[in-house]
Amino acid sequence: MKKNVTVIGAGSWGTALASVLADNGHHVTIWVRDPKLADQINTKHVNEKYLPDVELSTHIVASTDLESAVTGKPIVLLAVPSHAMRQICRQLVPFLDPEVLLIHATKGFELESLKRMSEVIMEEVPVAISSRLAVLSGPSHAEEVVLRQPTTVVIASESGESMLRSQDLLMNANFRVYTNPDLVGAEIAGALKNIIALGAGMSDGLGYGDNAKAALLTRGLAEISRLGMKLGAMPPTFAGLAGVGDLIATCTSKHSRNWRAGYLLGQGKELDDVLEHMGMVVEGVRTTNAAFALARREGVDMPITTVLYGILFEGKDPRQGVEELMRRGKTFEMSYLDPNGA
Ligand SMILES: NC(=O)c1ccc[n+]([C@@H]2O[C@H](COP(=O)([O-])OP(=O)(O)OC[C@H]3O[C@@H](n4cnc5c(N)ncnc54)[C@H](O)[C@@H]3O)[C@@H](O)[C@H]2O)c1
Ligand SMILES: O=P(O)(O)OC[C@H](O)CO
Repeated sequence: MKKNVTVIGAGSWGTALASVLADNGHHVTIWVRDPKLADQINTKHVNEKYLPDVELSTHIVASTDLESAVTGKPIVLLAVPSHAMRQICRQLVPFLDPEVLLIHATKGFELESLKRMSEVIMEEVPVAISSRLAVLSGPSHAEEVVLRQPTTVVIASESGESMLRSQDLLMNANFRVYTNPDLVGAEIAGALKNIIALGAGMSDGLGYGDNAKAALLTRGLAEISRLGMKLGAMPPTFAGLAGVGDLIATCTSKHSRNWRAGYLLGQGKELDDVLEHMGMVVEGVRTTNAAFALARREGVDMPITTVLYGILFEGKDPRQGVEELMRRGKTFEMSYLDPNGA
């Protein structure tokens, strides 16, 4: 059945998800902050800043008016950067339908509170209840999704009904949606993989080879899983699309903003210059900060995250960081099963 759906956020990901929804025949409104961009989407059917060269469906209607975009809509999909989630939720509250199904597709933590995005949504939106809240995660570069290239994602929710509704809404022949009951794990895996993608880009930027990158992905997955388990995630989620799947996509793709930022850092560029050059959200930088604090709070060893924190925020030389990782004390490969192991 065709639905009225509003997507909040017209960056790469919001635009790509609006395209999937339009392909599925839904009536799609996309809320856009910038009036010029709204006009461009409505008249030229293109989002030049975030996804140039791609013709968007004429069935996607852009609006800058949050009230009319959201009022009476049964489904709202949030695709904003993590730093904007709380503020956007506050703006949405007066207009949301009491029975609305909320799906978020954001990969990050709130830095100040170290909360997951669903925790932020539940705090701010009185009509948000866990039985009508889902997260979309998994290996999915917007640039490939808009070209209708085969993509698989995960919808996670504590509610079976919300998972199935979200799966029905989004799934098509190019966009395969799996369900997973582990909302906590899907959010944590999706957020933390960006740290490792920064590291993988840095390794490439430094000129290291495939062995180093394989090590980063594998041991990165170990430390992500360790923190995730401590925070209540289910271990199999990290072996799935939101975990290893998204690690592979993000750590090996030139589409990845996190990989690209890491690459430039590895080549010796300054963090501020890199972020300015990217012009798009690089969630891994804030997430490294958040994960470093979470790991300390929870007493979980995260050596790669700790070294990246030093490089990003304390001026550590990347090569010295690699040396520190390589010269760490001896350890046992399966220590990731122990939350306090290394
Ligand atoms: N791009 C992808 O391929 C992709 C895939 C999966 C998940 N994600 C996740 O989706 C989220 C959004 O990423 P994106 O790629 O669309 O980012 P983007 O940089 O392409 O666009 C960000 C969008 O958010 C808007 N924005 C920024 N600050 C805002 C604020 N304070 N209030 C309202 N809107 C604000 C910008 O105007 C822009 O439209 C991130 O958490 C990202 O990790 C992205
Ligand atoms: O471009 P990135 O690095 O923000 O990654 C985008 C998606 O999360 C990939 O699944």
